[in-house]
Parts: sequence; structure tokens; C-alpha cells
Amino acid sequence: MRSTKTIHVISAHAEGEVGDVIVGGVTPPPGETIWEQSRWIARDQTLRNFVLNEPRGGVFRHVNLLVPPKHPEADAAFIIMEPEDTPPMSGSNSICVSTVLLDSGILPMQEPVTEITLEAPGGLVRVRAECRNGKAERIFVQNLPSFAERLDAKLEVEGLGTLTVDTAYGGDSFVIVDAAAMGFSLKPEEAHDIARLGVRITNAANAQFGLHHPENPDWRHFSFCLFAGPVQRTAEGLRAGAAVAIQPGKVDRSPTGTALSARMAVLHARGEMGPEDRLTAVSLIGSTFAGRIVGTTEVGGRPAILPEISGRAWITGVHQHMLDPSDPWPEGYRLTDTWGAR
Ligand SMILES: O=C(O)[C@H]1NCC[C@@H]1O
Repeated sequence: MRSTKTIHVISAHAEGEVGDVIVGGVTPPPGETIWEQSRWIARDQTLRNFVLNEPRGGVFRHVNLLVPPKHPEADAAFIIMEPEDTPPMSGSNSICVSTVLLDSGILPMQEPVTEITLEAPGGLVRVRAECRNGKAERIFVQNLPSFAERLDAKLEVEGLGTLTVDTAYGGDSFVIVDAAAMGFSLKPEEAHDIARLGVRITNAANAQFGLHHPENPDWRHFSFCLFAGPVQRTAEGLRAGAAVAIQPGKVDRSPTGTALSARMAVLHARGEMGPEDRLTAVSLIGSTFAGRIVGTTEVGGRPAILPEISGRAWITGVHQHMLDPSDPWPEGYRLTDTWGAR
């Protein structure tokens, strides 16, 4: 066996969505802040290609790099690598990172509750983990301030006509469409069509709107399209289906924590959700994230909510990724049969 690199990974999934965590073998990238370090990773592409591309990765994979925190209050920091983006924040990935940190013993666990602070590229997130028998059973993440941007905006999508959409930021950027109006009841067999259509809608929103984040001028695009199911009032609170199309064309297996945050910001802006409400988002595979609004704030003068999301994650394995110097594809490869819904 020979290798010019050895990257140690603990693999995990949060409510179905893969979120691997690099725990060793990579030196911290240059940068004064975690955001700057994440921009370096996004520009350089070497690590992204190595872990996300085939043969080590695949379109379903997200990988998080643990780095030393910069903020004095943070216990750990992480850089998120998704198939196309290197985003400010991610719900499923932050839940995987928290679970790996606690279940593997990188950070000490206290039962029944462990509180830690993580530094995501977009800012600090406070985490509360319900722990039992050495397992972090449920992770509560206070996500980045989230805000509605456009409500009932008109978006032209070639072949679909004029759609009425909302746009919002929930730690990442969303164009939100009414799933029922698009003919979807959010069943698993609709995944391919949702992925294909979602990418077209995201691309149209990027061409016609673009995102304006008042405090992060680097984040100017929409990453995702959320197909939002109808909100039902049940005895346990609000409940809604959620399917998120991720570039270049797959559907999140989890209910997407950033989408839940963005949706709560939109519902709050419309006066349809308050701090007393709980919203459970349900994914195409039937997994759930729970959300609530724990406060309100402003982002660059724009009204915003402080969302809390919660969900579960499980470790699925340990990998050591290697590179034989004679491997002709050191950066891997992508083909459009799986990288992009056709
Ligand atoms: O839960 C989330 O927010 C994410 N899941 C994969 C893509 C998004 O970052």
C-alpha cells in the first residue's frame, strides 16, 4: 500500500442526508476567518474534488472539514463542502458534525444534555444535544439569523411560464415554490422530476433576481429550490412536506434545516407562524426536522428570525481516503448520468 495523502473521515447521515466529517489528515486552509478559509477551499477545489468526486464521493455526498475555531467562544469549527457549493451553513451537515464530535469523543459528552458552540463559515451556531448511553440522540441547532427576501415574486421559467415564488435566506439561499401548484404531492417517486425542475427554477431565479445578503456580499446566488408542501395544523403543531433540489440535480434526503429556517422566516413575515408554534418538516423519505422561532432580530436592517432546528444523525462508518501516486485521476471525475438530473 502506498499513498501521497491519507484523509481520515467519520461518515454520518442526518435524517437520511450524508454528512461526512474529515477528522484528520488535512491541514487548515489559509484565512483569517472561517469564511475566508471556506472561500479558499471553494477556489482551490483540490480537497473538494478529492472527497466529493468519484471514485471517493458521489453526487449524494457532503463532506465537512473540521478546522481549529477562530472565535474564542467556539468549541469547534467546520467548513461545509456540498456538490456545487461551499456554503455559509447547513442544517443536516451541522447535525452530522455535532453528532460525530460527541459520539466519537472528539468533544466531551455530558448526559443528559451537552451544550457546544460551533463556528460555521457563516457564523456561530449554538448546539444543544440530548445524549443518552454515549449517543447524541437529538441535536438542536440555533441557526444563523434567517430572513424572507421576496414574497410572491413573479419568476419566468422557460417552458413553465410565470411562477409565483418566495425567496429567503436560512443559513443558505432559497427560492421557494408551492409544491401543490407545481403538481407535486411530495412522494418519493417524484424525486427525479423535483430535482430536474428545481434546478431550472433555481437557475431562473439566479438569472432574474440574485440574492442580496446585507452582511455577506460574497453570497449572491440561490443554492436551492424548496418545494414547500401545505402547512397543516395538527395536535402536535404545524407540519409540512419539504423537498429541496440541490445543484446539480438531486433531492435532499433530509427535510433540509436551512430550508426549514427559510420557510419559518417566510411564515413569520406573513404573520402565519410565531414563537409559540412548532413546525415539523417532512422529507421525501419520511424523515423529519423540527423547527421553532426562538427570537427575532435584524440582518442589515431587514427583519429576521432566530430559528432553532432539531434532528438526529448516526455514524455509518470510518474511512481513510488515499491517493496512489500512479492513479491517473487524482482529482476524480463527474459524469452527467448521475451529476445532474436529466
Ligand atoms: O439541511 C440542510 O440545510 C442541508 N442539507 C443538504 C443541503 C443543505 O445544506
